[in-house]
Amino acid sequence: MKRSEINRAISASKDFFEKNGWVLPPDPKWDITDFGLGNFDKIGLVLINLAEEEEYCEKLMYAAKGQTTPAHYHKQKKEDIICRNGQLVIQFWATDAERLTDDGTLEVKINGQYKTINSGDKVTLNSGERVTIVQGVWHEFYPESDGCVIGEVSTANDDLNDNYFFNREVGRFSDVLEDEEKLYL
Ligand SMILES: O=C[C@@H](O)[C@@H](O)[C@H](O)CO
Repeated sequence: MKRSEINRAISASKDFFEKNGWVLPPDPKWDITDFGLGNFDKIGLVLINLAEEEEYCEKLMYAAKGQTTPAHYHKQKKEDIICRNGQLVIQFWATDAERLTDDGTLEVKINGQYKTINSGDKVTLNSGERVTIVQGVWHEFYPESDGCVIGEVSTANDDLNDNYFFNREVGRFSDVLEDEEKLYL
């Protein structure tokens, strides 16, 4: 990713957080990714690691309209993804290491209640709603609204080793091309 894209993404997310009443911690731990695919407006996410402890993790995220976090699962991490503001669509697939299958069903906890959905189904979360995603469940998400504040509360997070993307071209951390001054840490 270009440094200019990262600077722009952080500024846009700061404006969005502020507009929606989200106060960021001092020295936010920014994590901006285009998932190594070079098309941030389509495949990209802004994350802030709010708490990263041995036992648990909390993140605040921002996705603009049109930006998808591509299909992946975690082997270690169990997480709640929360729509903090806007409307968030999450698509789920039943566990299958090789493909995203539309066969079969899976149990997903939505707002604390187990629901049986078909593999490939999309769940739309409105502000305040959450899903609990257990290890091994493929998921992909994007805002339906004009941008979305997304929360994540999880067990221990290891972004270096615990993201299994369906698209093998994905790289979780992007190389940075320094084309302008770094405005944020
Ligand atoms: O589902 C999304 C999350 O697990 C993120 O925390 C992760 O960093 C995406 O690679």
